[in-house]
Amino acid sequence: MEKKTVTFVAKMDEFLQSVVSQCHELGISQDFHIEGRRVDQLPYRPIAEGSLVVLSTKSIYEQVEPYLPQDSRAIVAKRMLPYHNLREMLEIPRGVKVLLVSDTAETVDETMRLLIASGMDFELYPYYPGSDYPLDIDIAVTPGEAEHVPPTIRKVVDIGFRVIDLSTWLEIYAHFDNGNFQKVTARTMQSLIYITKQLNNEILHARLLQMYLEGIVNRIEDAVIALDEQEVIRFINQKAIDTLHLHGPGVQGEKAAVCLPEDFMETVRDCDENEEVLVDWAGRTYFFRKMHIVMEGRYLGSLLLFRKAAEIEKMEHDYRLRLYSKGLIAKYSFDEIYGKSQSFQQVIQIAKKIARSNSTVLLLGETGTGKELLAQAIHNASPRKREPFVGVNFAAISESLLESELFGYEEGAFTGARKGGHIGWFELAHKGTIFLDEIGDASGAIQNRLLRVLQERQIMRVGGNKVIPIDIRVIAATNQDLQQMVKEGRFRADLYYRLNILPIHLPPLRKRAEDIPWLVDAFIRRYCVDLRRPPFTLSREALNAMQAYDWPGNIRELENVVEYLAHVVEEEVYAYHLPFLQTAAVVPLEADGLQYECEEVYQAYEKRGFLLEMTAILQELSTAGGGRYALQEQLRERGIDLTTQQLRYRLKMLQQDELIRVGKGRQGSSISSKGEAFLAFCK
Ligand SMILES: Nc1ncnc2c1ncn2[C@@H]1O[C@H](COP(=O)(O)OP(=O)(O)OP(=O)(O)O)[C@@H](O)[C@H]1O
Repeated sequence: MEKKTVTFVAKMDEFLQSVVSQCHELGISQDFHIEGRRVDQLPYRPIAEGSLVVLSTKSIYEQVEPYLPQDSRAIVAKRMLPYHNLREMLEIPRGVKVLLVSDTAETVDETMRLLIASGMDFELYPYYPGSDYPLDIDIAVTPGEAEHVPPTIRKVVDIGFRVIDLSTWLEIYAHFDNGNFQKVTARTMQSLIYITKQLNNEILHARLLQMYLEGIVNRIEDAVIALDEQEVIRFINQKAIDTLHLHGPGVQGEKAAVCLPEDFMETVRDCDENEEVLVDWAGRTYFFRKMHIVMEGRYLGSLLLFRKAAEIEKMEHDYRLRLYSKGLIAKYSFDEIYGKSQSFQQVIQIAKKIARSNSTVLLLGETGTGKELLAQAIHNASPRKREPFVGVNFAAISESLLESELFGYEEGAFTGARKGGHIGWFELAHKGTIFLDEIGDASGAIQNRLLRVLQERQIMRVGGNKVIPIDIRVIAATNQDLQQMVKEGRFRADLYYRLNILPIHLPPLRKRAEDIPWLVDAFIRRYCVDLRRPPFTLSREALNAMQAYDWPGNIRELENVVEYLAHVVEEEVYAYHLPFLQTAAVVPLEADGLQYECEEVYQAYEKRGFLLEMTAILQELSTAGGGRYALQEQLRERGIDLTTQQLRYRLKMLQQDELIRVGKGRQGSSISSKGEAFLAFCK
């Protein structure tokens, strides 16, 4: 049986080519003889008699009508999107302005309706040659009409020619009342359903993905804004809207410069990629970070992350509190290490530089020179400052416990091992710093294990067989001469070299006596605040004695002395107050400045015949104190009759000799510690 003819007529070859391939794809060319004609070919390539004519669009009907054979019928094809470039189309961000380009107003209109019907929710603007369009559009979508895309457009998504849809095929079959109708319909349907399902899945998938992403980004604590390369806001989360007091998500799709605060935009432009800066906007401080979004080497825009500094500080505070409760915190920073001498300042400068590196540090110095303090400051100035600081003192823990404490143990590793095992100090220090104090006291067995940890940066728990990698910075300290110990075979040479990468020598206090006044002052302030008492000062003799002393316990000893003085001294410290002079008698009594001074004052008063009166005044003040008139009265009772003028003169002398303090106004006078010492001397 001769096949029925279907003639497709269009303006462009491309439509005819796409129809032919669709006919093959759907098996339609097996049932019909398919012909194609361009409108301009009709005068010399006539349409076959009895053929069904299918027009690509209604607008060509008038041009085609004169060439229609008598018995032929013409129908207009209904079209659908081919979705060849579906992926590319889905990659266009939601809410972006898109120019829809085709050859005529009619095809633009049809394609537009098809796009909207399939759920593509771009902001579509129609364009066909000769029409106007907004100039701020960068992306165009076209159904196979790329040649009409205006030159200002940067990106073109060609979705291909619209194909003929199911209802048109049905109409064709119905026209010829073809017996294969059922079969072909089923085949066509199958193919169309497949395409539609694919499309739905893609759209659904993209939507879900977008929803997930929005959900996640809205839940994160940072404010997030994504800008494209034109600084158009592509995404903004709720936190950013709240932080910048914006009106709502409506700013999405808007130019950032128009709707974001000016000072914010200045930061965006000034900030380098991946740089974290502290900025002030509207009287508040924020942490701000900018990252570039680059995909397959192409710059797509930038991601802005920011947050109130106060929030971060609170978070850090909470975190540190948690670490603190576990005792894994370094309290001290460089600001709390006192010392102005050149030798000490050099140490601090080196330590500050070393803090930034990740290398092992060895702190060497006598006891009490501040090795632990410095280790903590180094940790707190290092990139690991937010991670744990774990201190291990090799002299303070028994050998039997040390191994399991350092490396942890597995359940059942030994009798008494805790159920579930136990995490060791090395594991606790992961990501942070471990401070190995008094390393010179580590036994040979422990030295062996330490060496392995330092070499391999991994540990194995006692009784375990699993290797646990650890990322730690090691700071070791000792007051022993490790080099000598190596020579004597008491310390492993290879461990010594592993530790002695960045050695820091802390000078003993006696070698930086010029720091003493300064340290004393700092400690006085600290303890007076702690004890809620007024500050006190040091007499010249007391300070001299302190600087002459050799401080075997170094700063720890000095700190202890000041703490003691803060408890026992009122206003001024005299040499005889100093505990190390009293107990060790390091400075002979004759050389004691106070003793000598008392002697001098005693002789001067005696020479002038004041001695009796002066000691009486001091005795009265040591028991009662008080105003001048009361004092005059008390002295009179003792048989010492002084005029007001005489008493005033004597009080002035006593004050000059630092034996009494004269209060302001009616407060009266009181005996000083030196005055007490003088009384004791007289006795
Ligand atoms: N430069 C300093 N400024 C302020 N305080 C200091 C300084 N050096 C040490 N200290 C104080 O002295 C005491 C001892 O310091 P630290 O424990 O760090 O010394 P150490 O060298 O580790 O001693 P040891 O070898 O006995 O363990 C601490 O209370 C510390 O606060």
